[in-house]
Amino acid sequence: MADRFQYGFIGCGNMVSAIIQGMISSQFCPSSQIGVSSRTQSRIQALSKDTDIVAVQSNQELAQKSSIIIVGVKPAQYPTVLHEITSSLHSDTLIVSITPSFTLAQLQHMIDHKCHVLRAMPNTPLAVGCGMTAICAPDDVPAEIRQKVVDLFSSCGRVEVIPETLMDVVPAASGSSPAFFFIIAEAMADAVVMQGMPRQQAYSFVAQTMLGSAKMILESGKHPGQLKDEVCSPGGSTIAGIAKLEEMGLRGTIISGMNATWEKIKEMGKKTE
Ligand SMILES: NC(=O)C1=CN([C@@H]2O[C@H](COP(=O)(O)OP(=O)(O)OC[C@H]3O[C@@H](n4cnc5c(N)ncnc54)[C@H](O)[C@@H]3O)[C@@H](O)[C@H]2O)C=CC1
Ligand SMILES: O=C(O)[C@@H]1CCC=N1
Repeated sequence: MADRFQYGFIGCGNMVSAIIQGMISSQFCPSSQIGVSSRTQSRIQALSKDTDIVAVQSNQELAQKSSIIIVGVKPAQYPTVLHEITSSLHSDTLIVSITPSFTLAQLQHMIDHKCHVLRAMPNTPLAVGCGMTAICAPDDVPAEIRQKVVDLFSSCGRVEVIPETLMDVVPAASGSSPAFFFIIAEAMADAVVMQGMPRQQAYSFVAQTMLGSAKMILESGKHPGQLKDEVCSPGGSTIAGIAKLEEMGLRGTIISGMNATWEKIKEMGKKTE
């Protein structure tokens, strides 16, 4: 195991690039311990420009040479890629699936039960060390191997180990929801630009306020409703804005969007049963 890459990635798109950027920034492990194979090379070249990350020529070679393999291809590619690497897996290899589409049982079936499999659901803010990752692992994954995955994702943000029954919920909570927050930030900045602030300054004000509000929820121990109340003066400007947002159905709209994400995940899971 010692002469293999500690972490091997298959695919190097948006999510894998975010994970590797987070690992490099936190100096989690020597970059020479990270191997990557991908159909497209541009992202690997960008990541390896100032590091010792190793571009591996094929998925099979990557599988042969890695202790922990993070599969970062789109769900449609999972069966093909896992089938392709099965004969190269060692019995002590760990496969980490980061797609919401397949259960542990389905993944194990795809690799003919050749090695351990664990599921993780990260998000792109791992790139800046502020990610959120859910992990679920079957009991037969040895504790020290599971810990290596927890340590990897912890180097780029928070990690929670959860039961597999909750994994369908995580995309709406944290995997997909960065996209929702980006849209909200964009819309808020548009309004501020409309009101006269230069655009870059608007992004800075809005993003810093999102960050600070999130920290208050995480660190104050107060209910979000109480934190909201503390901003609203009687007869003031904030409550006037909130009244308009409620009139336009803000909460219902958000809940519907979150539920649409959840429904889609369940639909994708059923298709692959
Ligand atoms: N983008 C996100 O925010 C998140 C994505 N995920 C999951 O991560 C996985 C990847 O998603 P993205 O990074 O967004 O996709 P992407 O399309 O940006 O990246 C996919 C990568 O896989 C490579 N690839 C495709 N077929 C391949 C093959 N046969 N062999 C080797 N490489 C191959 C592509 O060249 C590309 O580099 C998906 O399963 C997705 O569900 C999970 C959480 C968040
Ligand atoms: O939409 C997607 O395919 C992935 C799953 C979680 C976030 N993005």
